[in-house]
Amino acid sequence: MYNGKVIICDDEVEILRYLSKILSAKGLELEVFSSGTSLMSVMENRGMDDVDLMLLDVKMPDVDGLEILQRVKRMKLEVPVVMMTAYASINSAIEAMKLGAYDYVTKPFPKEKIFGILEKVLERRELLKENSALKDELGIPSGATPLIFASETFRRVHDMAMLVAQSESNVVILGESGTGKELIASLIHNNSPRAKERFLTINCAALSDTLLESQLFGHVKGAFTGAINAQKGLLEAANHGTLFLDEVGDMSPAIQAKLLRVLQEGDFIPVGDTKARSVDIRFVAATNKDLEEEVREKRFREDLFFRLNVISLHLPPLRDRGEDIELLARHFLTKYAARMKREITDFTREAMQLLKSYNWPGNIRELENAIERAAILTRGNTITAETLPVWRTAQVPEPKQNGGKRLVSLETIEREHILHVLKASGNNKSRAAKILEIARRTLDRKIEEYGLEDEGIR
Ligand SMILES: Nc1ncnc2c1ncn2[C@@H]1O[C@H](COP(=O)(O)OP(=O)(O)OP(=O)(O)O)[C@@H](O)[C@H]1O
Repeated sequence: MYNGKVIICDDEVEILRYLSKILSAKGLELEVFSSGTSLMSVMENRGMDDVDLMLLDVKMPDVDGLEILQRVKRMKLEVPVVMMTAYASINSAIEAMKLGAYDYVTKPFPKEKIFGILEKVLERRELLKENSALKDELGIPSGATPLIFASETFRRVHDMAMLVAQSESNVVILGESGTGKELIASLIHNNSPRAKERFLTINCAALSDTLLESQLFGHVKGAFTGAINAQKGLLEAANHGTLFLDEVGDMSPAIQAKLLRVLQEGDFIPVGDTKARSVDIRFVAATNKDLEEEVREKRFREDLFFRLNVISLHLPPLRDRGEDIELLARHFLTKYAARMKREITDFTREAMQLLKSYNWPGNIRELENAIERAAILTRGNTITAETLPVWRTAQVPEPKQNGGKRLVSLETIEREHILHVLKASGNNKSRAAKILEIARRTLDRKIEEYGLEDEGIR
């Protein structure tokens, strides 16, 4: 039994009768129209918010199915539209898909075909509802990035973050790149007593020392060459709010010392100034380094570590939260399909299997990029395995044959070559980057992108 409402519009009474019978037997609420004109007028007057699926005949004497579909799209109605066509008008079905139809069926069709579509549609409706319920639960205004998860592992971190949010303590968030550290930091801020104040972020690894210093502390006019005007720093701008220090493990000793003063004394001196300014800031810092190891190796100040690390949260990598993969993949699909105004609503079983079995070294960011790319490459309304970038690293790629020669993609060759050079240089990444004539950062990115950590490259 299903729970939902379906609109059927067809000028053939036989079809109306057949569909009414099989769908009402499944407990669905139905609204039946025998002409396009009557459906159009209801649509314009009442909207379609309460409807879960529209089944439209392509060919009708007055207003045909394609015109109705176009109107649905122009009115930006969310309802999925499935076209029913006779075999002879298969071209119109293709046209309908281009116009954004959810799917099409060729008459005569078995009832299982319609039930299959219905299941997907209703599942999608549940997912959308679930997402918006999550948003409400987390107090995230729609538009902000919702936090999606189903796993117990992540729920524990989430609950801890919500608890920590209430306190004034500084927090360190640990976790691999792309695991959602910044998202958790903003969750902490949004649920803290400082929620009405600003949440500012700075990436300590992306800036040179001088730039990081002036961005954080600000500078007075003439403090250094090029400082034509005085500039407020982030510390001043984030006063009373939260400052998120991303990649804090990459901060130089000089800046670490200056930051320590802010944490200890509650004040700072802008570059080139003499007068200290007091601030009240909650710090949330993140790193994908092992900060304790950095302290042991004397690369990170112990006193600063203790000041920042009052509470630490560890975000698990995506490969340890298998239950979240499907939910996240569907969430990103909904996001990118909507952004591209495409009706891509599902994954083939093989594609979903592939997503679940890959180990996601780049975590959620990598998954999000993979889904965005697949949505661009997909022609129909279902994501297939071939459109997923992880396809190439999977165990099962079918090499294309051409006259007996094995043809592989350029990416496969690049991956193999990088691996070869890395191994040949004894896993020395700087040397490998020189041999490959690429920047060290580029090499790191490619190692991550191609999942070479799995091949013993660290
Ligand atoms: N649970 C989640 N639900 C939905 N989106 C998520 C979730 N976790 C992460 N994301 C998305 O994944 C991307 C990476 O997340 P984020 O930037 O927070 O990771 P990070 O750990 O701070 O990465 P880095 O260490 O590289 O800075 C973002 O686009 C974020 O919106």
